[in-house]
Amino acid sequence: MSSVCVHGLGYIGLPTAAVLAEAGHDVFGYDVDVELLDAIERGELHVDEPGLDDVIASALDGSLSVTREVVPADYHLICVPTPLEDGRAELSYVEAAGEAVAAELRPDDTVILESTVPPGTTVEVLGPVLERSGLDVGEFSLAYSPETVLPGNVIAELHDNDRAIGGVDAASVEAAVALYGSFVEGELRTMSDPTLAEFVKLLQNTYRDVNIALANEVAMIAADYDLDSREAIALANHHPRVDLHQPGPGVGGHCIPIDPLFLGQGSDRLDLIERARAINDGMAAYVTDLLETELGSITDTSVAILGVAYKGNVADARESPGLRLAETLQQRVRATHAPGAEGAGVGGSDTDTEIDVRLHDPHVTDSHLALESLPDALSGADAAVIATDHDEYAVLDPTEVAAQLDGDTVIDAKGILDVAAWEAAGVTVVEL
Ligand SMILES: NC(=O)C1=CN([C@@H]2O[C@H](COP(=O)(O)OP(=O)(O)OC[C@H]3O[C@@H](n4cnc5c(N)ncnc54)[C@H](O)[C@@H]3O)[C@@H](O)[C@H]2O)C=CC1
Ligand SMILES: CC(=O)N[C@@H]1[C@@H](OP(=O)(O)OP(=O)(O)OC[C@H]2O[C@@H](n3ccc(=O)[nH]c3=O)[C@H](O)[C@@H]2O)O[C@H](C(=O)O)[C@@H](O)[C@@H]1O
Repeated sequence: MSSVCVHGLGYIGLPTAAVLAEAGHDVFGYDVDVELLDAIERGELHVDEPGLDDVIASALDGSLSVTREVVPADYHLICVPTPLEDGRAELSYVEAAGEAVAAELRPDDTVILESTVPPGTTVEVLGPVLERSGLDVGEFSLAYSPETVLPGNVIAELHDNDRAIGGVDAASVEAAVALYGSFVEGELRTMSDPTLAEFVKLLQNTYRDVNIALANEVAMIAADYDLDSREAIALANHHPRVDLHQPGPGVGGHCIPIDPLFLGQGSDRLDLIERARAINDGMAAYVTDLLETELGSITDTSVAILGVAYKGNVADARESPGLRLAETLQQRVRATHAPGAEGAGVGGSDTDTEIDVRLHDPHVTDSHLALESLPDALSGADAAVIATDHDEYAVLDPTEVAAQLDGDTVIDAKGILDVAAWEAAGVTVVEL
C-alpha cells in the first residue's frame, strides 16, 4: 500500500480520500480551507452525499488523517476547483496545488490531476509548475485521470465507473493504474496522452448538455403541436439507436453548464455546443412565457418555485435552474414596466408593480437564499413551478396544494406529477 496526499477535500477529494483509505492506503487529506479541515475532524461534513458519513467516519478511525500542510507522499492527487471565470477556465487553484506539491516532490513520486480542465492543462500548465521542484517530468510520474462520479451516487460510482488514465509516459500510466486498481472495479482505460483524457472528460459532459438542449427544443416544438414531449421522447427512445435526454427548466450544477465551454479554450470551432448552452440557459425564459400564458400577466402575482437545488435529491444550488427562473421572472416584470416598454405606465417605471417569488427546497440549507417553508411558499400563490425533481415533490398531495394556492396553475417543468390526479383536484398542470 502507498502513501497518498489528496489536495482539495470538496465534493470529489473528500470521498476519494475516504475510499483510498478504505482500500488500505495511508491517506493525508489537505485543503487550504482550515475551517473545513476542523469541521471534517469534528465529523461535520459539508458534502451531502448518501453513504458518505459512514465511509468518512470509518476512514478517520483508520488510515485517513487531515493535514494542515502538504506532506511528502508516493502519490499526490489534485482535486481542486476549476471554475469558469470570464469565459476561461480559472487554473490558478491547479497551479497553486502544483506549487505545493513541487515543494515536497521526490524522484519516482506520482502526481495525478483529477480536476476537470481544458485540454493541455496537465502537460502545459501543471507539468512546468511541478518542475519547479528541480525534478524533470520523467523523474517523477505525471498523469491525468478525470472524475466522472454522479452527485447523489458518488460512493458507488467511485468504485464502479470506468476510469480514463492518461500518463505522460509508460511509468506514469503504470503508477496511476496501480493506485486506481486498488479500489476501482470498473475498467481502467489507459492512454499515453493526458490531453486525450482531458478531452474525453469534456466530451462526456458536452454530449449530455447538447442532448438535453435537443430535448428542450423538442419540448418547445411538441407544445406547438399540442403533444406531450416526454411521451414522444419515451416513444422515440424505443429505437435501439436513439437516447434523447429529458427536457427541464435548465441545466444546472457546476459541471455540465461549464465544462463544454472548456473545449473553446484552445479552439474557436464551438458552434452547436454554444447554441446548446444558450438553449438550456433560455429555458427559464420559456417557463416564464408559460406562466404568462397561463396567468395572463405575471405582474403583481405570487409564484412559488419548488426546488432550488440544481437537480433532484441533492442539496447543491450551484447554477440552479430554479434560481435562474426566479431572476428571469423578476427581470421580465421590471422590463415590462421599464420606461418606454410596451404596457408601461405613462411617465415610465411603475415602482408599485412587482412579482412575489417564493422559494422552497427541502434539501438546500443555504441561509442566503431566503427559503420559505412549503406552506408559506404555496399559501395564496397564483402559481407554482416544480423546478427540481426532488422525491418530496413527486408525492405532494394535489388536494392540499390546491387548497393552499390562490390560483390553479402548476408548471411541472420536470414532469414528475401525476397529471390526472392533479387535474382531478382542480389544478391546471402544464408539463414541459
Ligand atoms: N462535484 C462534482 O460532481 C464533480 C467535480 N469534478 C471536478 O473536480 C474538481 C473539484 O470539484 P469539487 O470537489 O466539486 O470542488 P469543491 O469546490 O467542492 O472542492 C474543492 C476544494 O479544494 C480546495 N482547494 C482550493 N485550492 C486548493 C489548493 N491549492 N490546495 C488544496 N486545496 C485547495 C477548496 O478549499 C475546496 O475545499 C473540479 O475541477 C470539478 O469540475 C469532476 C466530476 C464531478
Ligand atoms: C456525463 C455525465 O453524466 N456527467 C455527470 C454530471 O453530473 P451532474 O450531476 O452535473 O449531471 P446531471 O445529472 O446530468 O445534471 C445536470 C443538470 O442537467 C439536468 N438534466 C439532466 C438530465 C436530463 O435528461 N435533463 C436535464 O435537464 C439536471 O436537472 C441538472 O440540472 O457531471 C459530473 C461532473 O463532471 O462534474 C460527472 O461526474 C457526472 O457523471
